[in-house]
Amino acid sequence: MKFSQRLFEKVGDIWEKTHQHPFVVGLGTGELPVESFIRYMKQDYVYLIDYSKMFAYGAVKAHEVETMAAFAKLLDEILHGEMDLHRQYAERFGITNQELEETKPLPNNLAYTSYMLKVAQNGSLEELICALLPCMWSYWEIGKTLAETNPSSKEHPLYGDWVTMYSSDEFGSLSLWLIDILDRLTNGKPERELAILEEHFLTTSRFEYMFWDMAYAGGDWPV
Ligand SMILES: Cc1ncc(C[n+]2csc(CCO)c2C)c(N)n1
Repeated sequence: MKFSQRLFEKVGDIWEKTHQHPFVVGLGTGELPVESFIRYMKQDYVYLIDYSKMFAYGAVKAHEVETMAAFAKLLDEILHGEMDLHRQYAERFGITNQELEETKPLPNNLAYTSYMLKVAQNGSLEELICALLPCMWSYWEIGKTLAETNPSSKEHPLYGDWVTMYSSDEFGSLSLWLIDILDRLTNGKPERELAILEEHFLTTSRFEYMFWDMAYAGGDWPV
């Protein structure tokens, strides 16, 4: 079995619960409260600033020039492509770029990015990929499912652009590219090392779920 298949099976229940999360369901039906979406956009913007650095670390840790170049390209695409979606949404809500950038991360957000960056700084390329992959792969699964189960969700006046971006084939091919690298790097690795990689994938899959919870309901510091 390919290692990516093992990972997919490991987090099956978590990703299934993600598809049923009221935030995700609300994106599809269009019934998501706007205040939750605004909180999501602002939190996600600062998340993406840290997340994009994972690709800078990826370029440092890559073993081949081609992989370095792909990581560098992705870093640029997140900063100028994906974050543009957020800036455009923010403009519609009258939120300035400065306000977006100054968003204070809520505890779950901070814990999630801190964990990923710790793995990127201290771990191998395989560990880095396992920590960042649920972000990419789970969004592709969500985008595809939303576009299939609610075909009109792409036309929704507010959430349509979000569904269109994340259900695109481009996002699918990004996930497939990383999955392929991971499967090659893990081929023949001892179980002891695979277990560590699996743990990173499980942890960030859980953080992804918690991010939806936080976006939906808030979740500020208790004191
Ligand atoms: C919390 C959170 N998790 C995943 C994504 C999705 N995402 C972030 S970067 C990237 C790949 C390259 O652009 C994808 C799919 C997000 N926006 N926010």
